[in-house]
Amino acid sequence: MIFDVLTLFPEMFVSPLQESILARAIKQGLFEVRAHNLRSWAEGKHLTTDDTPYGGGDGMVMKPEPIAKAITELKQQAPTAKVLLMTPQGVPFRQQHARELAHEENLIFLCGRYEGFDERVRQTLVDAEFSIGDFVLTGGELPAMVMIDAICRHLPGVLGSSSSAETDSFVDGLLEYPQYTRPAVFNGMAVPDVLLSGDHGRIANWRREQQLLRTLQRRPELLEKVLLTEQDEKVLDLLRHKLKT
Ligand SMILES: CC(C)(C)c1cccc(C(=O)NCC2(NC(=O)c3cccc4nocc34)CCCC2)c1
Repeated sequence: MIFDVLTLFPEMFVSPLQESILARAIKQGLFEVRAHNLRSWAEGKHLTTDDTPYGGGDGMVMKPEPIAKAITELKQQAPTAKVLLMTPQGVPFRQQHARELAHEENLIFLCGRYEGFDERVRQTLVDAEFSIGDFVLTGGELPAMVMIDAICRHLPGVLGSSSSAETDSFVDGLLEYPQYTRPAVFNGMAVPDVLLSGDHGRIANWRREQQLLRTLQRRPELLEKVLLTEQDEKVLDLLRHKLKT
């Protein structure tokens, strides 16, 4: 997989990829991230990439030409590449998108700055638009890095042989159960006995129940999207009843 990123700040894609499993996966050649400065395709004496908005208003808009030139050049090398626009107006990015996008050979991320893109960029050059959340940011670079992180976990070999993105404890769509490690008592707070019992069946049930409880309490809307067993439904009914009392 090759991730190409078109940005005014290519440096932002250096250090996050020099750490941990992402760095190792890159070293192993499992994927590659190539950040390109949009200014390389800009024209004129000042290599302008932005300009004032037609119709007036504050701020600047990213010019369409440098973006179009950059995408055209990158797609000459990779005609099947998908162009993803990072924008607050995009589809909310979800785990399912990460799974699906990991099957692509080449993704081209377009990161916005200023007030965003000239509308003609999204009309002709873009395959999909994604947003990572409803908050105001200074640029689309961190969203692109977030998506790269989420997508590359699904690439073969990135997570190492031990675990895989599909069997992630996080990926059953429920929130995680509480985690504990040594010491057994910390600041007077003990680890739940069940976890010290060695009874793996009981531990698995307790963990599933904690996931259901935590999801019910904090993100009940996630429960609609999760495949629940009969046992899960029974536990949930009990928990709903308990939470009411
Ligand atoms: C209603 C709300 C969502 C709060 C809103 C309304 C209007 C503008 C903005 C805003 O943040 N504009 C600034 C820019 N933002 C993003 O690029 C961006 C932001 C958030 C998630 C993202 N996922 O991908 C790219 C993302 C756009 C151009 C420079 C950065 C946000």
